[in-house]
Amino acid sequence: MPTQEDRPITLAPNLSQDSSPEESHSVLHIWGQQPLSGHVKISGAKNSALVLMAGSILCSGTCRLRNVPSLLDITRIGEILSALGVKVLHDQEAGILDLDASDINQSKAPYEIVSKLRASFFVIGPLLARLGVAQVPLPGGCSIGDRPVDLHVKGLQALGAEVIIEHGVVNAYVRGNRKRLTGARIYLDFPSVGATENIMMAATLAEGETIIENAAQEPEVVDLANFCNAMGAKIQGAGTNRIVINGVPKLHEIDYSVVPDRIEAGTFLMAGAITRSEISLSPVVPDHLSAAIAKLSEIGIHVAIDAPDCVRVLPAKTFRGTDIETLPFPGFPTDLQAPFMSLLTLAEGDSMITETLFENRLQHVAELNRMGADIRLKGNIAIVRGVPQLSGAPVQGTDLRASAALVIAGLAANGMTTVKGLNHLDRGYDNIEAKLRGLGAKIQRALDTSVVSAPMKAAL
Ligand SMILES: CC(=O)N[C@H]1[C@@H](OP(=O)(O)OP(=O)(O)OC[C@H]2O[C@@H](n3ccc(=O)[nH]c3=O)[C@H](O)[C@@H]2O)O[C@H](CO)[C@@H](O)[C@@H]1O
Ligand SMILES: C=C(OP(=O)(O)O)C(=O)O
Repeated sequence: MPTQEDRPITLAPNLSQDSSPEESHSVLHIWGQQPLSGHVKISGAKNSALVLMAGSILCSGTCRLRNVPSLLDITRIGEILSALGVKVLHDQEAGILDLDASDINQSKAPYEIVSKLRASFFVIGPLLARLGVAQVPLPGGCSIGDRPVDLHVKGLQALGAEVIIEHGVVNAYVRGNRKRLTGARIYLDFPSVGATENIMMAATLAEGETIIENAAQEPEVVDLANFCNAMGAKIQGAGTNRIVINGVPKLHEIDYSVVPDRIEAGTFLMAGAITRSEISLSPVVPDHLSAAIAKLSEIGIHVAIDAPDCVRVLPAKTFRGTDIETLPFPGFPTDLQAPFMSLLTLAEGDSMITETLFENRLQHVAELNRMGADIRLKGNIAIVRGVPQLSGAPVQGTDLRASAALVIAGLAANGMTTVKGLNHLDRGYDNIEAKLRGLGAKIQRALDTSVVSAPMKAAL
């Protein structure tokens, strides 16, 4: 009888990149319980690269971005920028994007793309600042909660924009002939990452001083401020809860490298920990991983900082359960909640995970239970009772980090796990299977035979 490893699998190219984003034609097969070892290169941060791309609208010349990850979301924001009149040149292999917004001539972002990702709404602030007018449909993205844009809108209104939301489109324009926003003091009811970024970008070209109180302190906000300042903006205090922006009339060209992805790095730390392996990661900014490293250390998994840009997770035979609560930075990131939960399913003892940011971000629980985990849900709290082993199963990734969590669980499970829903995974992880394979994982992308049509199979 053939073993699971011997079973024939139809290999698939990375189809999610060019197929319908609503459904992926491929799945990942993972044969678990393989020890990992070696080094993995961490890509540029998705959530930084996306907002920097939107920020390029502020510049009257060309922005060169380096260390840009190769992701579906990057392609989509590129398409939105092109539709607005930005010249987009992308060398995916080199991770270099040239964005020339000198002749930007459209203020209307296309619904078909905006509806697919949250980050698309980041264009509204820069468009308003640059053109004095913007029409951006309400954004899409991971179905992890309601995700309103009220804080973005209130901030733009405070800067002098008229905003009308009609037929699912946010229409904004600056009153008066000069079409220039005016600095203001803005208090955010919640330190929203996106609202802080949108308001900060809009304020860079506004007249006078803007102060954002209770601002988000995430590293991606700091990266955006550094990027804008390098183009001649005057932003102070990014990384604290009070950001002060003094508007300037114009921003100039720039060559800028995107900060490393702390969420990708955290995901690989979990991959090392769950397989009881030693792996090192670089480049990273260890300070951006403080909460994850602290929680790993609390459960008995040591992470060594080998160099200012390199960390290494050390193998631990056993680890304990713990409690985590997701919080804005520097608290434990919601984007690592799902991968950390996978790890805790195999801990000795119980854990309590409280998701405070997004009301629908525990959809991986049912799928992890399918793999033999023992997790009970009470509202936004997951009670995880550690089990000795997970067993491979077919599972469905419902959002980006949920999909990553299932990959992590599959690496440790007994037998084969098949993860569906790669349209989510491919939005945010740059070639995850090649990176894991490089560490020794047995993982293969294959055709999802339940989705692919006969003519398509023939064409492949
Ligand atoms: C593209 C990007 O950078 N995505 C990240 C960004 O999303 P995003 O910028 O959407 O996240 P926010 O920080 O804005 O959201 C945090 C909370 O604020 C609420 N809220 C937000 C805006 C608003 O106008 N009104 C409102 O009520 C949201 O519903 C949520 O409950 O930060 C999240 C929190 O770290 C991460 O999980 C996402 O990966
Ligand atoms: C939720 C995420 O992305 P987005 O905000 O683009 O949906 C994420 O990166 O985990």
